[in-house]
Amino acid sequence: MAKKSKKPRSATPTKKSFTLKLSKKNKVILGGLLMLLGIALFFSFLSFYFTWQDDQSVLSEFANRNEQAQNLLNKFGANVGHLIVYQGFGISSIILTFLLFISGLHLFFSISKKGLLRKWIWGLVFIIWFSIAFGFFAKSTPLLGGMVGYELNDFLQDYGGKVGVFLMLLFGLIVILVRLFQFSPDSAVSYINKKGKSLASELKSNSSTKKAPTAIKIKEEKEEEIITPKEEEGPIIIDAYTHKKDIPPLPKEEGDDSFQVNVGTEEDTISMEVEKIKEETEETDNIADRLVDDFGEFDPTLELGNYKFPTLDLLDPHGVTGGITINQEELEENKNKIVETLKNYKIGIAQIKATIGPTVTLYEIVPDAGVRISKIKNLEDDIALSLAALGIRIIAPIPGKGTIGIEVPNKNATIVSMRSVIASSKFQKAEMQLPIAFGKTISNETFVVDLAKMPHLLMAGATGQGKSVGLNAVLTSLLYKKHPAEVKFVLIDPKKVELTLFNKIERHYLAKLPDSEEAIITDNAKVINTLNSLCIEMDNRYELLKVAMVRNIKEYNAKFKARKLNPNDGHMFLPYIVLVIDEFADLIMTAGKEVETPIARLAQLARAIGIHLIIATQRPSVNVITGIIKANFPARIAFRVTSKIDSRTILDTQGADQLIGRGDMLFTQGNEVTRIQCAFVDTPEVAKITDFIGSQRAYPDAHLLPEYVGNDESGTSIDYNVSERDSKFREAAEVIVIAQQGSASLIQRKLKLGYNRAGRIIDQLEAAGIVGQFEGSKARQVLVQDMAALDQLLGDEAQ
Ligand SMILES: Nc1ncnc2c1ncn2[C@@H]1O[C@H](COP(=O)(O)OP(=O)(O)OP(=O)(O)O)[C@@H](O)[C@H]1O
Repeated sequence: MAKKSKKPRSATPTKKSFTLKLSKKNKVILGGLLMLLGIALFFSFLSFYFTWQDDQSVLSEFANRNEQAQNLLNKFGANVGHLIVYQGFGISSIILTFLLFISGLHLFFSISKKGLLRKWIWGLVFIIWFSIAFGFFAKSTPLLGGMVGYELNDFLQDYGGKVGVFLMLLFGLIVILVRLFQFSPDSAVSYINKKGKSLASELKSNSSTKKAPTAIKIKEEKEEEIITPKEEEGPIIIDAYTHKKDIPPLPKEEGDDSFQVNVGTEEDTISMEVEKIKEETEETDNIADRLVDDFGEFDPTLELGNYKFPTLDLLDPHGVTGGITINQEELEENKNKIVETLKNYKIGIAQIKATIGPTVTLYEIVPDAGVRISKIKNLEDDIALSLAALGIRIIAPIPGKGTIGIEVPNKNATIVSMRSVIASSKFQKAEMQLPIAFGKTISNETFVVDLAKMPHLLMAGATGQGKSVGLNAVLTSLLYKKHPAEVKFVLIDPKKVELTLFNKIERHYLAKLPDSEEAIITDNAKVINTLNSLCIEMDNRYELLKVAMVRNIKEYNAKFKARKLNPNDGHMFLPYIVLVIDEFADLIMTAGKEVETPIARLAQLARAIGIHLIIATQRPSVNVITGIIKANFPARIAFRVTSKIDSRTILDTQGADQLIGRGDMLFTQGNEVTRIQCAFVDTPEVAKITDFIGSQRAYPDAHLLPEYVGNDESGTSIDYNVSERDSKFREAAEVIVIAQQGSASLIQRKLKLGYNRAGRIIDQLEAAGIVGQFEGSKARQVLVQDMAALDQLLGDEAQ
């Protein structure tokens, strides 16, 4: 086992160093060079044996062009032969030429280098063993063992004597036989036995056909030697059996455990089957290795290989060139106000520190010893009033710091431009799957998070507080960092105006339903189909992950890139899918459960397969952000909201009501709440970016989502053939008629069906005139009053 686990480890680094350093062309060149060098050395070594005496005088005359050597490779051959054969390993040096040739062959034809190291090790072992052996047995002809063989012999004999060296050589031979040729004493014995037996039987059969009586006699003598005297009585009969063939003794041997087991184990140790299995697994590895060797790793970006990422100059610095300008007077004034206000409430301050952010400055206070934090907390409103400024937020205490924070808005807020956050090295160097630069924190640090880790994001804020800018910041971040092959957006924009600019990059970055014309979905009824289609995509992706035996999209794509998944088996590189819904409240109002169910499903399950949801809403009330939605959106952003209740609904804490708007936001991914100034990206900037991308070569179409046959949103009745009805059609009709409620989710629940199937059945029920047309969030009208009417209707149909 230990040996097995070592193997790949030793193989991987050598393989990597080859693949990393050499391109395919260089491999061919180097391979050719090694092969030719091997051939050259082979001939020079060989001819060295015939010419070395003549060439002795030339050795010191290498630079002299007038001197010529007899060696096939002239002076080069004479010198190399002298160095490696004479002064080196003698005749076994020829093995070296083979090793060079084989290495060249591996490189030239890009054959996997797995066995190469082994060949080199054994080759070198052979060279040394033969060199010593020749040095030992043919001391008088030093050219056979070379100087190394001669000197090593001398050295070893000084310590171990002739007998010692002989035994060492013997041991070396045993090691070679056992390790390299899988030799074992058992196999030797059985081999000899088999040979002996077959030889004997051949002899017997030959002679019996000619002279039967003598053969019997010979057998008799043998039996007497081996078999016990009991059988002496009828030796001829026994002989007649044993004589026929050697098979009859076999049943006897079956009883004889030791012999049987011996034979079995011998064949197992040869283990042809085991070796075959190994070869099979290695072969699949080799194919992937070879594919990677030949073509490199799969590059999903290759189809749009010339794609250029948007440049930084498309973004506007918004007049901000340097950092934040600090107004010393303002700082001093605020500090004095804070100290005074707290003094009025008899709270002494031991220490105060200011951190200046783009929109707010954080004053960190360490109160005098003995002051209760709860006292300061209770005074929150009074302090805010005394400071007479909008948007004051008191954090008592600052988690993990033990100080009290008072955030006071700056008189002149600095705009955080998208350009500055995109250009920040934090974002540029971010090794994330879906990096998003939201803006800057209160300490003026660029705030970068990975959407893939969130894994879904809920955004809320009153109208005009910066939600749409925030969504644009998210999309822009991804556009600047991810290739069209790596991420796709599904954009839902009920307001119809916010995301329209992204239409220009439809064939690069957007995903849509196969039959829809517009990639950006503005029609609420179409949203349901899209969401359900995403659910199908999710199920399909899980199936692919299952087959590939990986746990998430990252591992899957890595495996696919390493060419370990065959595209012929349906595998493909999976882009991340980011679903953006700009006005969720509107959607919930019109479609209700039909939207909530697939969203909840996606939110619960889609993280591993790379579908991430970003949901924005103006109205963060509990009937929009329901418990099930909230539970699955741990990452939340709150822009300014109008009430403490709304703040609680989004963040589970107050604070969002005290923000100052214009991109001032709170972000939480669990417990900690971070105040961030959202990066500002204006519509003309987005237009420039989408123009820049849109003008480049694109895919033939937007990324197509799986087809979803759902409710017919236009309300036109569908003509379903009676014979094509679902097998559960009758049952579903009964459920609907009994409950007098025409909804797909009811069928889903009662009959335990998937959403898609239930949707299809509803369509069939509509076609059959059992339920009415689709009416948005309301359940469909049931047109059949009771079971009797249903029986009659279906009975009529059958006739
Ligand atoms: N990060 C920001 N920095 C500076 N100003 C901002 C920022 N975000 C938004 N604003 C200002 O606020 C205005 C409204 O922003 P935005 O359109 O994003 O609001 P909204 O929340 O989407 O509103 P609605 O819900 O009505 O669409 C912008 O036009 C801009 O002037």
